[in-house]
Amino acid sequence: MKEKLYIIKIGGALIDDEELLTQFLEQFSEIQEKKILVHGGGKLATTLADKLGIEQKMINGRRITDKETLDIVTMVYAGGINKNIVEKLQQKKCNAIGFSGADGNLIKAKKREHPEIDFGFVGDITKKSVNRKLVSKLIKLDLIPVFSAITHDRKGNLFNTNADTIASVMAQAMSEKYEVELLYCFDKEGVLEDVDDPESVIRSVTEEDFTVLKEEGKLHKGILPKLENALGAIKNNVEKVFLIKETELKNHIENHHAGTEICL
Ligand SMILES: Nc1ncnc2c1ncn2[C@@H]1O[C@H](COP(=O)(O)OP(=O)(O)O)[C@@H](O)[C@H]1O
Ligand SMILES: CC(=O)N[C@@H](CCC(=O)OP(=O)(O)O)C(=O)O
Repeated sequence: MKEKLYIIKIGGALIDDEELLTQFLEQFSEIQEKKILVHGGGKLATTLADKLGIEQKMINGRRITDKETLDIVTMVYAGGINKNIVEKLQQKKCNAIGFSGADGNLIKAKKREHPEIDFGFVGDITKKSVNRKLVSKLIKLDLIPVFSAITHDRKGNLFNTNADTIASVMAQAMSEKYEVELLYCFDKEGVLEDVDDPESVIRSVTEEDFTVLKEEGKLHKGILPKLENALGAIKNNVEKVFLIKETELKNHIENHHAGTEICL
């Protein structure tokens, strides 16, 4: 039987809230099984870019990343946010170790090619991009890898890669050896029928449901790439995938159901 591995992704809103982040990391540190944390931080990068007067543009949930923006996101994701999370976990006696995809050649990417749009330094990844041998070794040593949204091509380029995609692809790659449960933790209770009504959680979402919800105009902005990545994971042998509220992590781990389950 395969050993259980949690791959947990956190994003912008949580990272911006020091108290909420500390509470979340306390719940994360209590998980007894093997675990990996993947974080974004898009909101903080946008705030810093605004302060520096560097205009930001998102297309299909991806940030157009020119050289100046790449410098910002590298500092923000692989620098400040990553080290802050690692230190908070160390405080909880959780032996976290922070990485970008360039460290140990852990995640290799290819520049995103698009016929009309130049995304700049945006990297696309597949499950072959993940150095799963090294990731396995790290978790066997009882280290807790913490991944930022920075990848590389081993040809001198760093890339900005959507953190939801990194979590999905990491989960797919690690599913060959582990029974992976992928958890997208965010600021809503799950996928909501009505985004303004926290009681309207949809308990399970399939690809068909996704298409219908999209057509009905019930999904906007960040939830779209999140669901695409979540569906990509469940279709590629990841055992379980959920979208849950950040504050529900402990409840989910103990009771095995909070938020929305992504189903085949
Ligand atoms: N139907 C929906 N259910 C839940 N969230 C939704 C829905 N439609 C739009 N959203 C938005 O998607 C957001 C989550 O995406 P995003 O902000 O990118 O998260 P993160 O930064 O954590 O990756 C929610 O905060 C919410 O505003
Ligand atoms: C290419 C691309 O768009 N990368 C994302 C990476 C950060 C991210 O995914 O942050 P959240 O999870 O907080 O949204 C960005 O720069 O916004």
